[in-house]
Amino acid sequence: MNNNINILQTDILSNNWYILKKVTYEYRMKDGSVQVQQREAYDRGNGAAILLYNTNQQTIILTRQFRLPTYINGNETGMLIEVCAGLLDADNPEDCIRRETEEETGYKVSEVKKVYEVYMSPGSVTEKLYLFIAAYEPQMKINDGGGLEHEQENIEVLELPFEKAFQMIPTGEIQDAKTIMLLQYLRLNSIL
Ligand SMILES: Nc1nc2c(ncn2[C@@H]2O[C@H](COP(=O)(O)OP(=O)(O)O[C@H]3O[C@H](CO)[C@@H](O)[C@H](O)[C@@H]3O)[C@@H](O)[C@H]2O)c(=O)[nH]1
Ligand SMILES: [Mg+2]
Repeated sequence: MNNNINILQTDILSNNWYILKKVTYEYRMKDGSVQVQQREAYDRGNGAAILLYNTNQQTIILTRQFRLPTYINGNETGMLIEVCAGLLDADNPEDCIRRETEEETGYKVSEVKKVYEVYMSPGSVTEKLYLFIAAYEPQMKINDGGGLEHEQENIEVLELPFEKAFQMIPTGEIQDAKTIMLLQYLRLNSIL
């Protein structure tokens, strides 16, 4: 609750796949005066993402898929390397990430650890992302992954040496924020 904010009106500008809102609100300034402001917010719910790692092999699991928003903003192929991720839908973050891990990577992991909760684009997108890590072993692989066919997901699963992936940040081959944060988490905490 913030006593300096008073929501006056919420208009739905688009309600197609997700919801684009225009919110009109009063904002009380430090000097006590009140301004009326309007901001748009894209509400696609919250999400979860996970970096799978194997300490014996010094490897990690990433995904590669076409991401339209990056394609229309300068990413020539539109293909993006990312940690496995998905939208929460009705799930809690942990259930969501276990489900997404199975669907997208094919691994059924046992322990998952939440390491961060982050807003990725706080000026325009409502989404909060829950970031996880989990150890994986080759025998945890129960299917090929790749995502759900009826959702038109064509997700490639990548198993990479951690060092190689870490070097792909400065070269620009990895440009996804949640992926960079989780790779750095493993390094900062001496996990790999
Ligand atoms: N038809 C249609 N499908 C859509 C649209 N927007 C998204 N989808 C589909 O909805 C599905 C959502 O898949 P998830 O795996 O649940 O989500 P995600 O797209 O991977 O999102 C994850 O990564 C995002 C990008 O970093 C995160 O923003 C998000 O929180 C989550 O972690 C995908 O198949 C995607 O193509 C749309 O406008 N139209
Ligand atoms: Mg996904």
